[in-house]
Amino acid sequence: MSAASSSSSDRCPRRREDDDRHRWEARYSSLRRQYARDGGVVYRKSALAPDVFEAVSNELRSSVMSTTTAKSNSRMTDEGTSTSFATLRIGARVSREDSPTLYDAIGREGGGLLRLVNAVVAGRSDGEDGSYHNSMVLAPDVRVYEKIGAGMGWHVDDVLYRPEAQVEVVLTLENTSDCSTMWRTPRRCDGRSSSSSSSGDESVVDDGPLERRRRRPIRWSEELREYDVRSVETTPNSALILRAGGVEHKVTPLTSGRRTILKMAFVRQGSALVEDMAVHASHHRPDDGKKGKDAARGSKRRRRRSGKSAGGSRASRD
Ligand SMILES: O=C(O)CCC(=O)C(=O)O
Ligand SMILES: [Fe+2]
Repeated sequence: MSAASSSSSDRCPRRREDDDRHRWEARYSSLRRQYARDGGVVYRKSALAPDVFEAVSNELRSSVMSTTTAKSNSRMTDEGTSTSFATLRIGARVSREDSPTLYDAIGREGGGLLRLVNAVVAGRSDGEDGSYHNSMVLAPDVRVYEKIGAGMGWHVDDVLYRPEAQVEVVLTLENTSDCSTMWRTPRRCDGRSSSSSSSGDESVVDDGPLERRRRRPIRWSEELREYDVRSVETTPNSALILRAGGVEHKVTPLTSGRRTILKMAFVRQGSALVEDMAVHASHHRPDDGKKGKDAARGSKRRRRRSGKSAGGSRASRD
């Protein structure tokens, strides 16, 4: 019987493709389970193939981040501290010309970020119906935490698309900082953790007890009673995948070093832009140059008016 099945697979390229896809999806099944269990968040080391990551980093270094310090780079602009949950962070849009390899990785079916998102979130990697796609991908931005105090308070990313919220991806480019990215989920009433830190997957975050890792005196006791709090100092080429509108997360204020990330988002097939989010989303259209700046100004005005999101939870498309 095995001889018969292997010979039909050998003869049928379509079947080999299916086998390959199933193997690939199986590799990500534990991340997929973790994403579902933790309410739409997962952290993955080695998101891109090393050569792809290297190429993206080099392209960005010679374009968007072309000066030695982000501070003196004219393309990097401050994210308004009064209107954003990011504090003292600077950023710039990445166009296709800046990094063709990145745009390829966003869209490529064979091993890129789109495939990772589809395997983890949609449970399949082939771009078929019901998966995430790149035709509406929100443009990647470079964001730099470099100034002392740069960070983000607890927030939930804005939902821009419905019925399925977009999936945000934070790809770390470099990190010599002492920033920790944290996320928290409310503890269940029985006091048991809603998520386990020992699933056996090497990419699962478990950086040890927060008390031990803490560098500054912050009172955690209450927070740890009410929430499962996870924390990680993100490594280069890691991806934090987050469903917008889902889990609260933050970045602790920088006291040394520098952390540079790429932020982008993927939209599920069949989902549409939430009407009053149009201005906000247009800020993130790929390759939009001047349009992006105008839209960003509109976005700031909108956020100044709206303040906190419904339900009291801070929302952000930062
Ligand atoms: O820098 C990070 O790790 C998270 C960034 C973030 O949450 C955001 O930009 O909304
Ligand atoms: Fe966020």
